[in-house]
Amino acid sequence: MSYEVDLVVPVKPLHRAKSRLLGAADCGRRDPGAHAALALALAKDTLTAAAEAPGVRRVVAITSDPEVTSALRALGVESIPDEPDSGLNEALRHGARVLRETDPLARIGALQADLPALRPAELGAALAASEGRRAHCPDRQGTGTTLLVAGLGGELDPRFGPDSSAAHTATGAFRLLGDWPSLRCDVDTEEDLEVAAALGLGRHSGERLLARLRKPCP
Ligand SMILES: Nc1nc2c(ncn2[C@@H]2O[C@H](COP(=O)(O)OP(=O)(O)OP(=O)(O)O)[C@@H](O)[C@H]2O)c(=O)[nH]1
Ligand SMILES: C=C(OP(=O)(O)O)C(=O)O
Repeated sequence: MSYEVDLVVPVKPLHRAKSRLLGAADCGRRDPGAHAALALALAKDTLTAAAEAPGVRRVVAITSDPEVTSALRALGVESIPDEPDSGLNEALRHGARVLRETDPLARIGALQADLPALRPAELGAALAASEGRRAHCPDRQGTGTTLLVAGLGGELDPRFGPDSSAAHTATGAFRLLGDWPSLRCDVDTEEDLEVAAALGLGRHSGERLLARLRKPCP
């Protein structure tokens, strides 16, 4: 059995995603196209960085949005339809089941799709620090979760949602707390976006937000 991880990454349909960031890409105009493009850019940066991380064998988005599926395919990233369509944890359980059908011994992890500053080396270091055990990485506030990884031979058993770090700890997933700011910086609000921009956004989010970042909103 290998320590390497197959990652499932949930991506909501773009028109429903990142509601707390509505208007962030266009100075409050809240254009749906600009918003969807920003949500997609965040996911593209996350998935491309994850695919390059040491210790990651496979990366699969779980999404029912055809625009996301085709944009990711163009980047060489595979997707699985979110067939349950019953929320985040069901989507992750479904993805984990599908990956385990391909390889019953696969070690499964779940990564949030909104980590646009993610550095592959930081994700790789966190996975290495898990040493094959069930573990999770809290977000920078310490309450949410950006990465959950099953122990060797174990189930993913995802408990994402409010206070998910405590919920994951309660299932035996110990807290991974290294110096990995890009892995801990999930982006839900404009303030998160500024923190991510200071760390260095990936290419897709950076391009999408360049004009905004150069010229702050009046
Ligand atoms: N496939 C799938 N992904 C989901 C679902 N719900 C949430 N996600 C994803 O899970 C992560 C966390 O989701 P949330 O915090 O609930 O939503 P969000 O889109 O990030 O932001 P808000 O709309 O501001 O709450 C994001 O990567 C979402 O795209 C779902 O039902 N299906
Ligand atoms: C769902 C979660 O994250 P967020 O709402 O911050 O995206 C979580 O941290 O479990």
